[in-house]
Amino acid sequence: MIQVRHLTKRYGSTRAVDDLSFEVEPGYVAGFLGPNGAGKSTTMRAILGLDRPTGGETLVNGRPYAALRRPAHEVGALLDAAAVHGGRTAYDHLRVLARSNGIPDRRAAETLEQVGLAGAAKRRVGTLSLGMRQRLGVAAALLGDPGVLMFDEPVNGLDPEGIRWIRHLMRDLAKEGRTVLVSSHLMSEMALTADRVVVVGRGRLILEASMEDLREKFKKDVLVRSPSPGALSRVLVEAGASVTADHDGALLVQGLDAPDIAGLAARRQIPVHELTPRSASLEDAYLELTEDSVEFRTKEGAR
Ligand SMILES: Nc1ncnc2c1ncn2[C@@H]1O[C@H](COP(=O)(O)OP(=O)(O)OP(=O)(O)O)[C@@H](O)[C@H]1O
Repeated sequence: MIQVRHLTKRYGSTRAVDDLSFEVEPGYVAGFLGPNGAGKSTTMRAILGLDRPTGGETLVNGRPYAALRRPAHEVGALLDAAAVHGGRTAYDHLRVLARSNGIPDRRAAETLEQVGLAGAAKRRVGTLSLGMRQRLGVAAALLGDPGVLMFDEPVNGLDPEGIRWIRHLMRDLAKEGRTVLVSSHLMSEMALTADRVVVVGRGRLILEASMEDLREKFKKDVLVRSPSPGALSRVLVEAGASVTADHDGALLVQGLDAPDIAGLAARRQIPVHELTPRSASLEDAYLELTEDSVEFRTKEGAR
């Protein structure tokens, strides 16, 4: 299990992570989603004890990374696969890692096999393609057979076959009861892999939800234009809808369909100029979540 509690990390005046809290439990794939620079890598580095937090804490199986007795057996991670260079062979690279972590040599061969690189065991790491290095990075993460796994943008550099492979691998690891956290800046990728998502923007938590709830939440809305948006918004919220103001003043209504909205507006004699049912893709939902949208409900000060 991974716990991030009020994590803050500042680099000079940059708040890379800002009071971020979330948990990932075993048994499902958790997508860690956010635009570039949202603080995903920084959070993962903190979980791995590679970055010292400015505030808050991160725990793996209930302990800070530094307090884990056999860290490679508890948590494995693929961070920046492109950064792995060198003249060692793929097999030697893993064997050296295994030895320095008290892991038997046989795991080097086993994990190479597991990631489909057995045929490249004798090739020097520097000669491997980015996709192969990505696989080697996954093998390194799996060496100690850890219960917690983190992958930072794992599909980068992989061809379609590789992408399918890594999706299956993550799902299989979760099915085996492991804790799996995988970062991406693409909702389309997470839609195919993750069971839950933790969405961050500018270092802060935007939303933590199951994929199913996210789909439900963003299933549909109705775009409504009215010269009296405040009055209409109040009526719709009273009727149980959730109402958001669009950037150009239109109301985006969820929880009521277009005929209901038209009926309510007519009964209160509120003019309506446009009524357009819309279905949002998950990608749209994600973009909407991560832009600075203002929620606008009557209680909270609609005009
Ligand atoms: N070592 C560092 N020194 C200074 N600033 C940093 C450092 N590492 C990260 N940052 C800054 O912290 C912020 C968060 O970066 P981070 O890499 O964690 O985001 P990310 O969500 O992983 O994005 P990406 O998908 O682009 O990797 C960015 O503004 C980044 O420039």
